[in-house]
Amino acid sequence: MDQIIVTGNGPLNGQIPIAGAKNACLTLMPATLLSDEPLTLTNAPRLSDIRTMTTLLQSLGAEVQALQDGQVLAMSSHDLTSTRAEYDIVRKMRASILVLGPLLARFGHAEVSLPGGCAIGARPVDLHLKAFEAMGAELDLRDGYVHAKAPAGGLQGGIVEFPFVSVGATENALMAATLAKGTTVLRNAAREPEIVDLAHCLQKMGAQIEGEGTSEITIQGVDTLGGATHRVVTDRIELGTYMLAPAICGGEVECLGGTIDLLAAFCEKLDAAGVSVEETPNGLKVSRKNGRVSAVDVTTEPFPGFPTDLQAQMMALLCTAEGTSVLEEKIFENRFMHAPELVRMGAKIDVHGGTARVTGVNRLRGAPVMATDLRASVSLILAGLAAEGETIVSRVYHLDRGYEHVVRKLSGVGAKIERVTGQ
Ligand SMILES: CC(=O)N[C@H]1[C@@H](OP(=O)(O)OP(=O)(O)OC[C@H]2O[C@@H](n3ccc(=O)[nH]c3=O)[C@H](O)[C@@H]2O)O[C@H](CO)[C@@H](O)[C@@H]1O
Ligand SMILES: C=C(OP(=O)(O)O)C(=O)O
Repeated sequence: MDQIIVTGNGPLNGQIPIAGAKNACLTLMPATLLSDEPLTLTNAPRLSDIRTMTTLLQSLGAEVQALQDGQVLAMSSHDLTSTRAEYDIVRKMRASILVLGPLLARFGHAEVSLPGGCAIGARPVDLHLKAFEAMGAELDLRDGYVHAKAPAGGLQGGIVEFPFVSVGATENALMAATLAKGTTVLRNAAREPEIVDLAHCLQKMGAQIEGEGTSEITIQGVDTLGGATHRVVTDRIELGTYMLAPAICGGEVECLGGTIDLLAAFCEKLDAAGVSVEETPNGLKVSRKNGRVSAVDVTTEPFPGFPTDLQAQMMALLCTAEGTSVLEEKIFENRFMHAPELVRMGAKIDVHGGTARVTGVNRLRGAPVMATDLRASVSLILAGLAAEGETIVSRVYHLDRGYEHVVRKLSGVGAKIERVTGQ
């Protein structure tokens, strides 16, 4: 298996281009299932998760072509052959559940394997299913699959009251409601930029949606949706990750394509820690204000709060900050698996339930470490960039789910990083 070897090499300087968002692309792709006309996405990221979604859509009979080195995805669902998403594909990626809403809305029935838990938490899909029930669907869980059936005449508009915010359930319900009869109201909806991006794409396809970006989204169902071309929004998590590189190593890095509105809560924490973020015509320029960064407390929350997907990377920074920081993980029940690996590199971290206390050390030391999930893997790379000596990160297939060309992007700003291919 491949490994990434990082050697602490001092300050980083230069520019890093930020890709389109994995989490937007993974919900925009299933939107093709809502229409028999072509949907083309530009600014798509080149990631293994995108290839998995491609395989899933193709298994349903959709055409998906990756053009321009994978940055353009030309899709068409005019001739679907199946409404069943098989376990063998779904088990690889939880976002596979996002085909359920579109299939159910357009064809009146679908069978989708339950995705199962993952390293960061149990991650049930009950809120997705309750939303479909509120639109009149009958659901049956059998043989590890959700068997979903719309009423005769199709899904009906309904009131969906989410008990807490779920990004995926909001996306699934939003897509399904575009073709339901009548009006659907989603209350306590997620407000993430990826939801807004999905709504904008669906609007281009002819959907009637109001309130995206607020906690109440209203959808007036239409009979059919058409085709569209849509540019995937910037990946705010990749952006935040690379903003942390000069924060942890020193130097000045401009993240091309970044804007503060995508990451306001994160930028506030960087400011409090002593990291300057400046908006430029091309992106965000990041550098330390003085010498060492200072401790800050962080609590993860749904957007517009501090994103859980940047908690591990922020922890890597705080491992070298002056003072003690408290990180509270409020979204996933088991998202501190990077902590013991960072401790192997000399970090001082105490984890109790959903809270981690991090006391900064002067210098981390390189060590062999194991990536346990996507964001954990990149936090270890960030820590390795700031550590003395060599850090060898194993299980980097997690990284490939969410970061394209990570070696090229970081070595472009002066990092000493290489990927070695194992047998
Ligand atoms: C592909 C994608 O976009 N993934 C993102 C999405 O995941 P995802 O859409 O899976 O995350 P959710 O917002 O749904 O999850 C939030 C919380 O709700 C729980 N929950 C969710 C659905 C449900 O039916 N029942 C339930 O209990 C989850 O276990 C979790 O504890 O949002 C997360 C929270 O910002 C991010 O970390 C992920 O990167
Ligand atoms: C948790 C993540 O992704 P997913 O929901 O696809 O597992 C992530 O992007 O950090």
